[in-house]
Amino acid sequence: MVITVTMNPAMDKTLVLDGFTLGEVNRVVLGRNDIGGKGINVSKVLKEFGEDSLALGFLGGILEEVFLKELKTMGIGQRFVPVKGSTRTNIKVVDRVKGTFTDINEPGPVIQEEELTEFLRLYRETVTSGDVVVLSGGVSEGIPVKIYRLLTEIAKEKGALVALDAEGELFREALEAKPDMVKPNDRELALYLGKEHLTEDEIVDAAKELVAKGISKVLVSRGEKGSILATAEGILKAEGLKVLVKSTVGAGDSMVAAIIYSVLKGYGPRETLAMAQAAGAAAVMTEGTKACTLQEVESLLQAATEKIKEEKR
Ligand SMILES: Nc1ncnc2c1ncn2[C@@H]1O[C@H](COP(=O)(O)OP(=O)(O)OP(=O)(O)O)[C@@H](O)[C@H]1O
Ligand SMILES: O=P(O)(O)OC[C@@]1(O)O[C@H](CO)[C@@H](O)[C@@H]1O
Repeated sequence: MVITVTMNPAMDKTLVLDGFTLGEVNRVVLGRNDIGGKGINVSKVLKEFGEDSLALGFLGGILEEVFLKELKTMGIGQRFVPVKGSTRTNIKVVDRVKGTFTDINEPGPVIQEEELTEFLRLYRETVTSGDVVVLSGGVSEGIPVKIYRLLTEIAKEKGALVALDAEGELFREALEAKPDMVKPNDRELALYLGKEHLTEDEIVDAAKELVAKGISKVLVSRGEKGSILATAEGILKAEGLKVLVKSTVGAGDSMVAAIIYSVLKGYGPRETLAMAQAAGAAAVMTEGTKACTLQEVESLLQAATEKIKEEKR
């Protein structure tokens, strides 16, 4: 079973405008609401790919019921811990004239000690040998920065695989427990290395180092520039696909879903990277935080495959 963890889910409210001006009254041309948060997005994309998953995390307030209803409609299993605080709403502003994508993310509910204890009990009870656990996204107040490290350790003790998509101290700490797969973007990897920006060669070197540490798949996403996959078999670089971008939200999550799908299908590195790259491109072509479909991804696979090169350095 695939288990996705979303510690801080969000209702993503996408507002599309033709020109957004600060300090003025702005009129929305198109709007949509999608249940989100990185782990939930991975579950949504996996469902589109025909793969079931179980979503775990925290939900509270008036949005709790909305999330549970939506997950049920989508056919995604869930075991969320109810919390006293309220699940957040994140605003995503798309300016079609300037071509900008702006995220305004709320902090989310403060998690009480007993709520975290209940989550850990549920997590320990749920994860079993052979599972693939996805730990993805930020956490709200009340959750220790070592949380993904602990969840990785528990999953590995039980014989499950772990995929991690987190940033800052959450990422740094979790690396100590050696997750099986990680998907930082180039900015997150730079932050980890204490740098402002990384050249392509520096990304390759850093990814190789993580593989040498025992992380079997390191996928570094680079937005429109594409991505780089490091495994024990070497380095593959994928150039980005030129597509019409409607929303960049959830592009990274679609890549994570593609990695998990590739693990389930037993794909090698080249097929995995093509799938991830096609999924990222399909995601940005999709409105708001709506999940891309397998058909949309497959229609981009050939082009994605042609843009993959092996690093010979
Ligand atoms: N402007 C773009 N044009 C084409 N493809 C894109 C663009 N932006 C992102 N992608 C695709 O999506 C993938 C993931 O993008 P990115 O590196 O921005 O992930 P991320 O920062 O983790 O995203 P998020 O956190 O918003 O989910 C890229 O590797 C690429 O395949
Ligand atoms: O605050 P976090 O957890 O870092 O990011 C949350 C978020 O921006 O990530 C998803 C897209 O990847 C959205 O659904 C959600 O709003």
